[in-house]
Amino acid sequence: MKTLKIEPLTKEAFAPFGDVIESEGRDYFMINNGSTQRYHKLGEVQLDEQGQGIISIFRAETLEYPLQIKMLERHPFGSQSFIPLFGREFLLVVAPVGDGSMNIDPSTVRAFRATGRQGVNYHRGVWHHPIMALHNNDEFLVVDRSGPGNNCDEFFFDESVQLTVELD
Ligand SMILES: NC(=O)N[C@@H](O)C(=O)O
Ligand code: NI
Repeated sequence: MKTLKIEPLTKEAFAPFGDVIESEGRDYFMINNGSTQRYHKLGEVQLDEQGQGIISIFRAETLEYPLQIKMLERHPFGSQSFIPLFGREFLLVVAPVGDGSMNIDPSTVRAFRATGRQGVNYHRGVWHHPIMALHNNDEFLVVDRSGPGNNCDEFFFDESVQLTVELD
């Protein structure tokens, strides 16, 4: 059994998986007659030709920890962003796109903890665990892709692969 180390979420550490949506430490320019700071293009909505960008809210229950990571999913046709609406921390478990096949090397799986002032934008095809709220009925603004085709592949690890996330 391998317990995943939960890393702090930073732009640099998360770069192989997508973008961190935050204002802390980021550049901005002034708009609206100097009344507003615009933290511009913190992430990009990635879509295929037939995709439409949509905005949703996910209200998520907490999961039981320690949690065994049995599966990860990916969205081949578009990115997917999660922005916490109540300013609460949440967890992420991810793996890189890899060679595009339906396979994940367990040694590449990483866990991160997002502060309540950070959101994430998973890039197209990045493997990730479904939303991992740490507070019951937490809500997230979600920007992702709607359109034809199956935009959600699920990969289940072999039972012998025991990846676990536990809260400290
Ligand atoms: N299935 C769905 O819309 N949600 C997942 O993609 C997720 O990442 O939570
Ligand atoms: Ni997803």
